[in-house]
Amino acid sequence: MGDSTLKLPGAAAAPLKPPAVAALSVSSLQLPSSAPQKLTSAASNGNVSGSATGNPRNKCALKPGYSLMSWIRLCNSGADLSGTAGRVVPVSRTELARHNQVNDAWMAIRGKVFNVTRYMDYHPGGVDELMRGVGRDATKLFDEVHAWVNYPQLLGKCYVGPLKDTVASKKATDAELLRLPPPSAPAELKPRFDWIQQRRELTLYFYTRRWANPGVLLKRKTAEELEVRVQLAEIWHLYNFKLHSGIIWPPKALRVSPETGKIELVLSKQEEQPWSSYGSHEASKTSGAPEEELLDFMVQHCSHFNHDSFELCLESVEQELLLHLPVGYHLDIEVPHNGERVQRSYTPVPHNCLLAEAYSSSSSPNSQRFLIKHYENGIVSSQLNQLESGGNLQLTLPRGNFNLAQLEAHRHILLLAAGSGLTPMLSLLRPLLERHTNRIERLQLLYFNKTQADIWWKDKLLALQSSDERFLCQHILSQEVEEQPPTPNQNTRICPELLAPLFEQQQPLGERFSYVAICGPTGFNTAALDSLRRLEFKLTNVHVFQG
Ligand code: HEM
Repeated sequence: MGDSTLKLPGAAAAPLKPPAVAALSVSSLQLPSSAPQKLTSAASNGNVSGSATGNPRNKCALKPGYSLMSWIRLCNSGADLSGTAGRVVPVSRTELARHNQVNDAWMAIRGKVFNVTRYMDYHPGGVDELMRGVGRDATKLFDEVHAWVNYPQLLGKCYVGPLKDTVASKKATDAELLRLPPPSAPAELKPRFDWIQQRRELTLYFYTRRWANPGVLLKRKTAEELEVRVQLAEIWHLYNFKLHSGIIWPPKALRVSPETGKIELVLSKQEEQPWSSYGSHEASKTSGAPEEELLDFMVQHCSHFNHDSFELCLESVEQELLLHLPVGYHLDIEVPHNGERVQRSYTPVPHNCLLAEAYSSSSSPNSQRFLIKHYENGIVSSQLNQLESGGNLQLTLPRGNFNLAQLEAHRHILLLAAGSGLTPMLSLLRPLLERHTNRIERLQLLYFNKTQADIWWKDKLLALQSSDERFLCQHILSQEVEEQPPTPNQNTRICPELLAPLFEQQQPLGERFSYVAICGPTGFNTAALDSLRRLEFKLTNVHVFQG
């Protein structure tokens, strides 16, 4: 079913697309007709409440004919917006820096370079603001202003190519490195390494920081050589170990605690005897995700999940590789299309049942499991849907900008998900509910779908709700109402009226939701943000997941 739609209040149908859509795969860009008003006309008609930052001065009146709808039309017109005639061209930083003029403007965001020349006059923040980011890596600036904006979709047709990466030790200058660290991982945060041993085991520890939300990639190169990479936001810390003697693969355990930031890797020795030391290691650091690096995965199985979605399980081709994603991060799956490579972002779903086992012991980190909605005309999903066991695919390293540490201060958290936008939320449930400090009091998921048949993980969500009274899942269906017929004013789509009771002023301050995470198609995300803005919710306490 490729035309599943989610309607917004007073809006035309918007396609229910996977939450994290990478730029290259946008075949036709559609947004609800209400969106242009929210995005473009707030300043010009004197209604300043639609500001992304809540600061009305930032928003610009756009010239007539430069609305969001006009931009979408231009995107779908076949015009060569990237200026590369559809080719994907890797871009060096030097090359990027050359395109820093208003009539020749390129910008890199999360390792992808976009030609924003034609977007200039359509940018709701104005030309001057957009110019602040051109000719360089603008990831940090972009996130500071509006991390929730779905740039991969808006700029899909402007994609020039990946930003050629630079290894810190060899190519990147200090100035380049300084520009890159994202807000969530200060450059100075370097994991502290330690180790202990028993007769049979060697345990390696990497201490990051509370809520640093590390990711880990492990590769055994030979019996004694082990590569450990610790991901902290966009910084990768590399450790090449030459161990004292051989170890057995796979490791006995890989435990990653998002709360303490501690990584514990338990390795079994090939020979049971004390070692004089663990061996030796060399450490280095790369700044920014190694965009070019792809991991080879093989299809374990691809099976029917519900009427329009399927489950895809992938295992690493390299048998001696383990990958643990930071919470709330995704992987981009790459497939060939018309002689080019097309990527789309998907968040793997947890392997083990919710709360069934300790979060830290990942059951099978060398395989990744995805739930994917199938769009008949979707370039990526229709290819993935046809995969058979043994088929090969390439995945990027984990990507994302979710700042888990930001949630530490909040005990009442609201999750707003639509359709396949559930997947990043699933990755949050356990780390939040199992949090020891500032224990969560209320975690509520509003899950928007068209019909009952579209709901993913209904039973598991119900089971979690029964096992933990702090968690509540509410299904909101736009085309059928569960159990009882709709009352005349019942809202089945995201809007301020629907959310208002959750933020009732009468509730004591300490019991109101103080943090909101959102994930769904662009129209849903925009409407959710707009509703929160109208309810005067602090937008710095909102995260919108996107690719
Ligand atoms: C990195 C340089 C950029 C800067 C400094 C910047 C700045 C701004 C500012 C100041 C606003 C007005 C915020 C407000 O509502 O108060 C804005 C809005 C917006 N910008 Fe940008 N921008 C940048 C890049 C981009 C890019 C690359 C896109 C492309 C997708 C984009 C899309 C938008 C959209 C859609 C809005 C309206 C958001 C909303 O109302 O929620 N911006 N920008």
